[in-house]
Amino acid sequence: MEAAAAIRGTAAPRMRLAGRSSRGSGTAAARAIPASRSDWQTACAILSSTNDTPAPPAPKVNGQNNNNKLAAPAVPGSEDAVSGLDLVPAAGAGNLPRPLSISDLSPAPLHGAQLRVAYQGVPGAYSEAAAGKAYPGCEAIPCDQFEVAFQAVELWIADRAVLPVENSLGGSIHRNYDLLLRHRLHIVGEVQLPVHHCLLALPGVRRELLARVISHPQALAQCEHTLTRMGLNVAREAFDDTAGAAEHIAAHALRDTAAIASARAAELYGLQVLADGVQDDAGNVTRFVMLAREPIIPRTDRPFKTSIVLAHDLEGTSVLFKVLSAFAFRDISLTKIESRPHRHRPIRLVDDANIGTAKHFEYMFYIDFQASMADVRAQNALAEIQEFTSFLRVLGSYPMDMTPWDAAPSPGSPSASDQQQRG
Ligand SMILES: O=C(O)C(=O)C[C@]1(C(=O)O)C=C[C@@H](O)C=C1
Repeated sequence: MEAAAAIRGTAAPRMRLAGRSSRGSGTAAARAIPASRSDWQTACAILSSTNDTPAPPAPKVNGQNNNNKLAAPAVPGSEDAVSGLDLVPAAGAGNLPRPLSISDLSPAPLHGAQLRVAYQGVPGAYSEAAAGKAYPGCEAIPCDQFEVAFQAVELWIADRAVLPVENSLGGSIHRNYDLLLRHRLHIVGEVQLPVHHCLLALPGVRRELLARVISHPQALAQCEHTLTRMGLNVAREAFDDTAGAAEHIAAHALRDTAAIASARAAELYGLQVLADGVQDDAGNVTRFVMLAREPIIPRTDRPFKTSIVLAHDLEGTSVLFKVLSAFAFRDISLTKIESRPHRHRPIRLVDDANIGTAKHFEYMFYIDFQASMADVRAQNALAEIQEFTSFLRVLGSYPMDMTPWDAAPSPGSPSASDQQQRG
């Protein structure tokens, strides 16, 4: 990832945990993203309170102009509190803050009609395409890490996040499973995106000149056999995202390096397509989840999926068996089960008389099942499971993506979310 770090601050502006965004003016995301989390929270408050009217004159504190600092509130009854009346600019009641209304609190976007959707990567990444499939016409906001996309929604900088959770060839994207648990966002939908990879290089570069191939680790894994079959037994290097790898080649005029990325990334960064469709399987699909601050109301009039995560204190495999049977007895199909190490209690010590002390790993289990939380079968299954688990959380109950895999949404066609329910 060193190379990825090297491009930070170059061509592609993204949201970062630290650093500044240089997005074009005119959008809230365009404004500076400050250096620390607390600065960012302040900026977020500023973003949500700014409007297009000119800024009011800087308030005076104790008769002094206070141009760059947020003033600490005056202590009631103190001299400051009296002179603090001065804080309200005398002229123009139009400059006074507007009280929050019900519409500000609704799940609809605060920033006008366009939904702002955070994704990890730079323009041309598959995640950007997934954001567009989930929310056609949205403003896609690039973020340099998954964690930043979560925070952008939590801090109201974005309205939604669209993040990959699994790929048909590469398997689960574990980082996002862990982040789903660490953050309080809700899964409100899913999109499945066919991933069609290209081998990209600078114009005029021939395959024989290549010394390395760079891309997102998932993309490298998805193309491993094809690259070997093509005789490209050169070094592979991991990058933050596929389009970022393409951008890096263009920005540094690297003639010995190719990237695995989308045809759109080739267009955006002026690269040529050396080979088209280099994924090991034509049916290469990545599943993304759509995240929001509020859950959607589950329904039963269309196919729904529910994602849960659980942990238990008991020994042995019998708990997992009971969990699975709670679904099986109600004829509820599971679509996914994933285990991750328990962060707070990774190891269990088991004292076995005369044999010694055994150490078992402790796990969190992530389960997706095919039913809505509005379905009484799902409610009963979870009520039963709750009896023998120490922790149970519903990550979301949301419409399944039923669009055919080869159907990329065309302008005006119903999207995954429009077809089902706007999440
Ligand atoms: O790098 C990108 O373009 C991404 O959107 C990320 C990502 C992933 O995380 O799996 C998404 C889809 C593909 O499976 C390859 C990479």
